[in-house]
Order: sequence, then C-alpha cells, then structure tokens
Amino acid sequence: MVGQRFVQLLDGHPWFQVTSIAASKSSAGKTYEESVQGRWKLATPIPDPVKSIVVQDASQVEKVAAEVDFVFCAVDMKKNEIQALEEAYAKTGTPVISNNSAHRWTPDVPMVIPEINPGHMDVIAAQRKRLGTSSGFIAVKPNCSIQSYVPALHALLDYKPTHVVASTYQAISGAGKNFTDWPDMLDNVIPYIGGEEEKSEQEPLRIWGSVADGEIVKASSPLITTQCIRVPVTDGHLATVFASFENKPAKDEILDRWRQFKGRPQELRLPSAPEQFITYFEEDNRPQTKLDRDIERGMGVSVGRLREDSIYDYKFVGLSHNTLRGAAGGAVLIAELLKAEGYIQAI
Ligand SMILES: N[C@@H](CC=O)C(=O)O
Repeated sequence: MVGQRFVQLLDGHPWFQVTSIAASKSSAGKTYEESVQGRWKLATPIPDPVKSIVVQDASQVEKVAAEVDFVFCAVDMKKNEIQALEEAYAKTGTPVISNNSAHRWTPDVPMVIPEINPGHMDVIAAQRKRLGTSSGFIAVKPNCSIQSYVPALHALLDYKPTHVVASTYQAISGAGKNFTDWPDMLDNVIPYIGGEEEKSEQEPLRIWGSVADGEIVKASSPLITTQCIRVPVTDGHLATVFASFENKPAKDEILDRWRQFKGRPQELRLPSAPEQFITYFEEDNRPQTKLDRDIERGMGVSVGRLREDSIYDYKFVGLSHNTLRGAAGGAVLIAELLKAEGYIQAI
C-alpha cells in the first residue's frame, strides 16, 4: 500500500522521477503493472510512466543503486534483514529514505517529521562515518499513528507537557488492507494493533530528543500512554488526546500556536509541504475522518474539540492521513527537505 502511494505521489513530482522499482525476487522480471495486477488499491490509476518499468530484485544492491540518486524503502521483511538491506544501499553511497521501523532506534539515524525536528539530520555526518560513505545514509520517518497527535503537542512544547493520554482510531490501510482484503473489519472494531502502542508512546520522545555527539538522545518527558484501536475506515488515523502541562496555557494561546505553527518545509516552500500544517476546526463534529483526512492533499493535520478537562488540563481530537502524511507523503517530504538542505544530490 505504501509502495503504491510512493508511485502515485512521485508521478509528476517537480524534483524526483521514478527510474527504478525493486522488490522481492518473486516480483523481479515483471513489469510494475504486472507485479501489482489485482493488487492495485488506490482510487487513481497506475501512473503511465511506471507501468512498463521492469521490477528488479532489491537484493541486487549494487545494480539497483547504480541507476538511482536515492531510494525510498518500504518493505515487509524481518527487522534484521531490513537493517542490513538499508545499510547495504547506504554503503553504496545511496541515501535511503525509509518508511520501515527497523532503524528508528539506531542512534545515528535521524527519524524526522520535517516540520518538527529537521535539526536531527545533523547526525547524518556521524552515520556516514560509521558506514564508511561520504554520500549515503539512512533517514527514517516515524510510525503513522503519531502524526495524529504529536504536531499539535509540539506546537505547545514551550508550555512543557507533562502527561499525555492518546487513543488512536486507526484506518485499515495502515495494515495494508482495504475492505475487500479484510471483510472482518466491516461493522467491527479490533482493540489491538501489534506493537503499535509501544511505538506511539516511545517514538514521540525520540522526535523531541536532542542531538549529542552524533546521536539522538530521547526526551524524558512528557509521560505518554496510548491505546491503539483498528476501526472500519479506509484511510485516516484519528486520536483523542488528554494533556497536562507544567505551565498551563490559556485556550486562546493554544489556538494561536496551532494557527501560527510553521516549520522548515513551509519556510522552504517544499513541493509536498502543506501551506497550513495544523488546521483547527471550531465545529463540534470535526475533524471527521472521511471529511478531513485529505486536508492539504493529505499532508495537513486537523485538530478540533479543544476544551478543558476535569482530570487533565485539556483534551482535543487530532487527525492525519496515515498513508499520505503518515507514510509515503511524509517520506517524500523528508526527501525534499534532504535535497533542499544538500544531503541528496538528485539531478
Ligand atoms: N502500523 C500502522 C501503520 C500506519 O498506517 C497501522 O497498523 O495502522
């Protein structure tokens, strides 16, 4: 599903062009169109320019790397295999922008939400040294779920959030499925997504961490607890959030921070950057997954229902598109930032 989103988003991209596609040995040798036959899950058709690209075997690292300036990586393999594959590409001098979780905790690999922690790219120099390359490296994006609440909290970091409770209501595309693949999800809610709660609690702390001696040191606060639930929607992860602060802001201050929030992608006017990163809805019944997930071409984050709480300081609802901002779109935005900052030399 994420691979298909990459192909869709890169069709007509002003800076990047898909020249090679690589996958498992079983797909190698087929055209891309043949390889996704009966498995194309997006509403838009397969883009013409990629249909006839002959899929290569991703394990032929030198061969694939010779044809590209950098790679996007989204694969379904064991963690140690993904780590080895991504490092092998990086060692050929090829930057790797990864959607996988395998390297999210490797100390010198930046895990980036471009509006929030672009400074973490500073660790790339140390990583290159470790890998013995002057141009290759790995940069990763975080788990899709956290984009539904971390941006809204990040805008309030000055007020020092101390405790956060987030429950996520996650779309079935997050599991790479639609309702045809997963009929059990019709009229159903499943209260478990393997590994998701740990990622949702820990990854924000790495995003808010600092750079020291070429490594990311994770933040120690706020304390975050989550419950992650699969719900019967196609796309869009929604979160209900409770938060307390060391210095409790006024409601107007919060709304102001959200409206004003801009990051490097907005300053640099990157092609995939949303103009308005966080949009606040005044209506009590917004954001809604179906109505609001595509805001800013699926790259914006929607927030609503901010109000005081009887136990925590505030509660609100957040929403982001999981396969766009939360996956392929987030990775394309990282690549744009890396190119704009000179880490990727794409022609
Ligand atoms: N692990 C996530 C992937 C993001 O969309 C999920 O299962 O939803």
